[in-house]
Amino acid sequence: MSNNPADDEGYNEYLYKILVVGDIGTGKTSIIKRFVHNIFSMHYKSTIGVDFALKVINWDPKTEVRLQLWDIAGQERFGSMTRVYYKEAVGAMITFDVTRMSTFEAVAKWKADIDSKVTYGADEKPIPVVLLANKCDLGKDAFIKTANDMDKYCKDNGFIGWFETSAKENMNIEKAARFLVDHILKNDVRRNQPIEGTIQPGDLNKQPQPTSTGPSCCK
Ligand SMILES: Nc1nc2c(ncn2[C@@H]2O[C@H](COP(=O)(O)OP(=O)(O)OP(=O)(O)O)[C@@H](O)[C@H]2O)c(=O)[nH]1
Repeated sequence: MSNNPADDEGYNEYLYKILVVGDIGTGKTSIIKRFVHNIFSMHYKSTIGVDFALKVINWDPKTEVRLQLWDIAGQERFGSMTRVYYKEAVGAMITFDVTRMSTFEAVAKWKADIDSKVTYGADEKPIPVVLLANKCDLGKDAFIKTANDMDKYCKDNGFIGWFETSAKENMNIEKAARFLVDHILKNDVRRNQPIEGTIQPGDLNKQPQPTSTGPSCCK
């Protein structure tokens, strides 16, 4: 008898490609490093092109979720590579820096970029996207939106929810990621008809349009 849970009948592994995008210096790499390795550094080294990280989540005793996180450089929106990087993604996080309003204004452009370049399922639904208001440890004085404004913004712009996060203080990152994964799993039609092995992101379908905003923030 094997000690490997993957040998159990009914045990499933899911591999999901998740994009992490947003303007330069908004904290994408820091969020991923906090989530995957539980580390943080103030040292800023801009990502060139794309970087990758893998996070394995034991979702429940019968389910392992492997997140392949694609850390895409903030400057890439001005390049032509995003279409290639976005291919087969099933979810995304868009980050902005609460101390720089211009990075919030850029969120709509990132969302439009994703929506125009990646869909899934036969009916080409948009992939679910969660919005991260990062660096909330620095105070939100510069950020004039209220929680109600943000809820409305998410609803109007097709985000499944938003979270105030801090990579520095380890605030809400895991919660936001789990919220996104929960959404992906619930809409993965194969989940309730388990098959052996890994489900490829391109296999997903029946993803409903995001209609409601999720739990928001770290108040
Ligand atoms: N105070 C604070 N600083 C943060 C936080 N997250 C990131 N930073 C800092 O912000 C700077 C930029 O962070 P990165 O994670 O490199 O940002 P990025 O979005 O990956 O940047 P690009 O790769 O250039 O697009 C670094 O100096 C980080 O230490 C946070 O939650 N709070």
